[in-house]
Amino acid sequence: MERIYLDNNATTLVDPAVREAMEPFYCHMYGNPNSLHSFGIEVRPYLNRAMEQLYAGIEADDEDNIIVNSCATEGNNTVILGMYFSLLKETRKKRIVTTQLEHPSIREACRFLENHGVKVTYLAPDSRGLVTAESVAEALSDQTALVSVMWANNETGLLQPMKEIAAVCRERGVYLHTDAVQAIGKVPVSVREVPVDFLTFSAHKFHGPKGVGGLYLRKGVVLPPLLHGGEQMGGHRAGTVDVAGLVGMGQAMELAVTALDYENLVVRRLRDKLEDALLRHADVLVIGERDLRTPNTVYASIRGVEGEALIWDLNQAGIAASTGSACASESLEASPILTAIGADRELAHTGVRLSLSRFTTEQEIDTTIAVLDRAIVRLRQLSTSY
Ligand SMILES: Cc1ncc(COP(=O)(O)O)c(CN[C@@H](CS)C(=O)O)c1O
Repeated sequence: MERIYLDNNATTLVDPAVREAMEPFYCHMYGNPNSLHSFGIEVRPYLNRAMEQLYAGIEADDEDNIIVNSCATEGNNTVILGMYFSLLKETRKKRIVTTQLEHPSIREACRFLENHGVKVTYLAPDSRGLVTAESVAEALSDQTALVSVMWANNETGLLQPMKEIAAVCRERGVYLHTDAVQAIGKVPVSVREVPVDFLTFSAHKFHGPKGVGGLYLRKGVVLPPLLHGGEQMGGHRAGTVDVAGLVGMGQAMELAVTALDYENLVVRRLRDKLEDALLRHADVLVIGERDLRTPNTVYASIRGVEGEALIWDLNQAGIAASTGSACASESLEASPILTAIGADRELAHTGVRLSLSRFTTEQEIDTTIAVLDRAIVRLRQLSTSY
C-alpha cells in the first residue's frame, strides 16, 4: 500500500539533499571538530558554512549567537531554566508571562519553576486563538523577567502577533523568547524584523535530521548553559557537536527558506483543498482563520467523530495524521489548545490534525479526501451522539 504522510508538524522527511550533505560526516570526515589534528580541522569549514546558513535563515546579525543543541525541548528548557538562574533566582524579578498554548517543553519547565518561587502567568488566547500584544502588556509588571510566546502553534498552525508582542516587550524592557519550531520553513522568521531575545527551533520540523536544534540569543544577552562540561559552542553548550546533524540542519534551513514561496502557494492550495473537502461535511469546525495559520496545517473538529477513531481509519488506509501533538498522542485528555480557545468538551475530543509538507502531492490529497469522506460517514453512522 502506498502510504501518505500528513503529520509533518510531528516530524518531517529528511530532504534527500540534506541526507546527501550529511553522508560524508559519517564515513570520511568523522573527526571531532575540537581535535587539533587534520581529522578535526577538516570538518570546521563545513560547520562554519552550516552556521552561516542558520544565521541567514533567521536573518540574525553576525554578533548574535546561535547555540546548536539536540532539539527545541532542550532549547526551551535552556531559556526558561537559564533565566531562573541568571535573573529570577537572585533578583526581585520573579515573574514569567507565557500562554496556555505553549508546547509542554515550555509549560512544564514553567511549572517546575513555580515550585521554586517563580510566579507564572499563562495567558489565555482570545476566541480567534490568538494572544494579543495588549494582553501581554496588561500582564507585565516591574517584576516580569521573561515573556515566552510561540510563533506558531503546533496543533492549529495559528500564528501569534509576534511583531506587536516584541514591540511591547522591547518598550517595557522585558526579555522575549519565542518557540519558532512550527514557523521556520512555513512563514518568514526574521529576528531583524521581530526583535526577540531568544528563539528556538528543531531541524526535524523543516526536513532536517532529528536530534539537532538551535537556540538563538540576541547580541549581549547572557544565559547560563543548561549542559556544563567542555568548551564547545563557546561554553554555551557542552558536548561534542553533532557535525553531520549541524551540516544537515544548515542545509535544511537554506532549503526551507528557499521553498517558502512554494510552501505558501502550492502547499497552501493543497491544504485549502483538503480543508474545503472537510468543510463540505456538516458540523465540522476548523480551528483558526486560514490567513492566521501556517500554510500547511488544518486542525478540524468533526462533531460525532472521535479523533482517535478517525486517525485509526486513516491509518488503516495508509494515511498518517494525528489528533494533536505527538507528545500528547497517548493522552486521552481533551486538547489543551481546543480547551483554551473555548471548544466544548465533545469538540475538544474530536480534533484531527492534518499537516502537509512540500513533499505532499495533489494525488495524495485527493486520496485522503476520498478516505476522509468515507470514514466520516461510517463513524457518524456508528455514533450514539450524532
Ligand atoms: C511548538 C513546538 N515546540 C517544541 C517542540 C518540541 O520539539 P522537539 O524537537 O521534539 O524537542 C514541538 C514538537 N511538537 C511535535 C511533537 S510533540 C508535535 O507533534 O506537535 C513543537 O511543535
